[in-house]
Amino acid sequence: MESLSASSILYWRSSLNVAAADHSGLSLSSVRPLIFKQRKKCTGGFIRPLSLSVVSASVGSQDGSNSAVEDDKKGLFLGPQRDSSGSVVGFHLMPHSDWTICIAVNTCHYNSYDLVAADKEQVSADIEGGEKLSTRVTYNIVFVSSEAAPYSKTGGLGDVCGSLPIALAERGHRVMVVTPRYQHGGPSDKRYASATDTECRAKVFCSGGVQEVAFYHEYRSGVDWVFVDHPSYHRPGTPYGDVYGAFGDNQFRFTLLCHAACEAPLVLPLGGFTYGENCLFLANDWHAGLVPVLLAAKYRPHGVYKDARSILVIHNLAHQGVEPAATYSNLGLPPEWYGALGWVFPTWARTHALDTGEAVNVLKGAIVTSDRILTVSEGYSWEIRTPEGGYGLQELLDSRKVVVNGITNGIDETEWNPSNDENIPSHYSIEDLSGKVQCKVALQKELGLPVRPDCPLIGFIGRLDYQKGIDIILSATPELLQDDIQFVMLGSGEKQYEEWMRAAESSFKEKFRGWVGFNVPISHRITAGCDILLMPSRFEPCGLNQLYAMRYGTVPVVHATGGLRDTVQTFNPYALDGRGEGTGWAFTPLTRESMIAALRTAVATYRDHKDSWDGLVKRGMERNSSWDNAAVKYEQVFEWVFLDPPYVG
Ligand SMILES: Nc1ncnc2c1ncn2[C@@H]1O[C@H](COP(=O)(O)OP(=O)(O)O[C@H]2O[C@H](CO)[C@@H](O)[C@H](O)[C@H]2O)[C@@H](O)[C@H]1O
Repeated sequence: MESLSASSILYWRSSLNVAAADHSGLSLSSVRPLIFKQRKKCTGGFIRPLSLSVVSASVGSQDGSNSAVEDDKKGLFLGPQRDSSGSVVGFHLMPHSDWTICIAVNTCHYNSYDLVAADKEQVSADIEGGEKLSTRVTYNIVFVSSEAAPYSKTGGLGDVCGSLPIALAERGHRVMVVTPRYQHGGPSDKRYASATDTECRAKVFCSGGVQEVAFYHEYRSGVDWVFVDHPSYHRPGTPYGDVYGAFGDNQFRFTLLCHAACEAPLVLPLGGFTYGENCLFLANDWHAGLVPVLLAAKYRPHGVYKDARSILVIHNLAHQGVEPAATYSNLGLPPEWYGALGWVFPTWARTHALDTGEAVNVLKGAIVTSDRILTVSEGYSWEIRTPEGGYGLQELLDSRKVVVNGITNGIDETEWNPSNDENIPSHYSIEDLSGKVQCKVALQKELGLPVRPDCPLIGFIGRLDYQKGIDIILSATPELLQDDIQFVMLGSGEKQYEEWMRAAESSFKEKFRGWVGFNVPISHRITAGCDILLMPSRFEPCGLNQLYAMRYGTVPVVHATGGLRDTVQTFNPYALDGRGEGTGWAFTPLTRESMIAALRTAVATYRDHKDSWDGLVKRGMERNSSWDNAAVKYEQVFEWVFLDPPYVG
């Protein structure tokens, strides 16, 4: 048995940054020594921790109470899960109010050290009148993403990669986001104006030759925003395509991104220091999916990044980066790694008799080689392991289920705040909702709809495609518009749906408006001005618009799937002694009939039960969707990922 004091553990901070935030005036050295049971000695007797955390040590309020509300605010922390003999058999989330201090330490050979529980009384005796001790490891985190708002955004991926890094940086981590420097030849190019050329270049070997990429950099909101520059990112359109469809060289463009992202921590002296090898990569969706493969296949065999870890974050499993098998040689990977990405389409999905169905699937490679996998809601982490939600990858994902977790996205509460949103004409808050009616009137005027503050106004914002259930909206609209309602849609995507929106607008002049295009200020005004937000998504990994809607007092009516089911609670007027509970309606199954029924129930509640409606609005506005909540959960997963050895193939 070996005793270690917290202060001696702090001394071993070889590879990670240890943050000792002391909110209570309690110094770490005043914590009683924490006792560890050593399972197995590290060869050479040298112990090098890969991760360390004092996860939770707090005392209750001064009167000794610890309400559930307080727990909710403080979030959950990682704690040891013990069997009947007291041995640690795993880890689980526990409320902050648990007073136990837990420390998890890895050694160079990944043997774990069990914690002998710290005595609650001893700990509380050490805390003199303070509130809580919060000490944790901070990490060098490298986000890799094809989008990051406000620089680039075509959907929710941009929102998340624009705001989660800031939330993590605020919690003390060193965070870099690596994303392309798109130059579309329009006003959006100005978004990169503050990023300067680092004059650092990297040579990338792929597609049969050497490509040189440049790195631009901006330090903003505590985050290093790193923009990979290459001529293939300079063209009109969106990050992925133009009016003629998806770019034919997207595999090449995002291969470059991944290679560059792996070089960035090694070569960029940001703020004078590189991030170095011991980082944690967060690879978002297939565009960043080669990052974990490169770590395993290109770097670790040469002793580089051997202590780094990678987490694949799945925002949308429907897009996997699948290309013909012959393109494998373009990826800059050793030939023997083909199996990690190799993919064979089922017979029914092949296009002609000679089609062998062989392909490379970048997302599959990421699922195989990443150290952990995260989805953007808990519900979706289960759905991706079913035939309906797995898009062919369900069995592979199921085989890795022990490393799969779901964390529901947060939202940027600075950008989406009805009390100071500069995109909306009147501001309002839960205390004074009068501005919301003014937003509705202004929206009706702006869209040329009859100005009728009493008429239920339903909104939809999103990509016009199969995922978002546009076909259901299309089939239901004629019947829906027989009622006394107004309906506004904002979106772009499939041409057939854009044309249908234009046609519906001329058929239902007094009731329907369809705004074709991608326009962020209008999306804020629709969110604020509508009474109801409709989201009949066929599948929805998380969904952000319902979260924005609730914050703006707009009641969501959603299909009960993925993150929508996790975040929208169906209204129950009888709950809580008639005070009611719920924040909207989550309907199922996804049919025209059940969607119309849910909307009609919502409209009837709006018209005839004002008190119930006000309750729905206020509960939605009170809901905590901050990134802080989610960031705490991300930190748990960061700790877990360093408990296991990295993928080595
Ligand atoms: N025409 C338009 N004009 C202006 N703004 C528009 C717009 N169309 C969409 N947007 C905006 O784009 C974002 C869309 O986010 P979502 O989460 O709803 O979906 P998306 O499918 O892109 O994201 C994927 O990733 C996110 C993030 O993880 C998951 O929440 C989601 O379920 C998953 O499908 C929102 O900010 C929305 O306001």
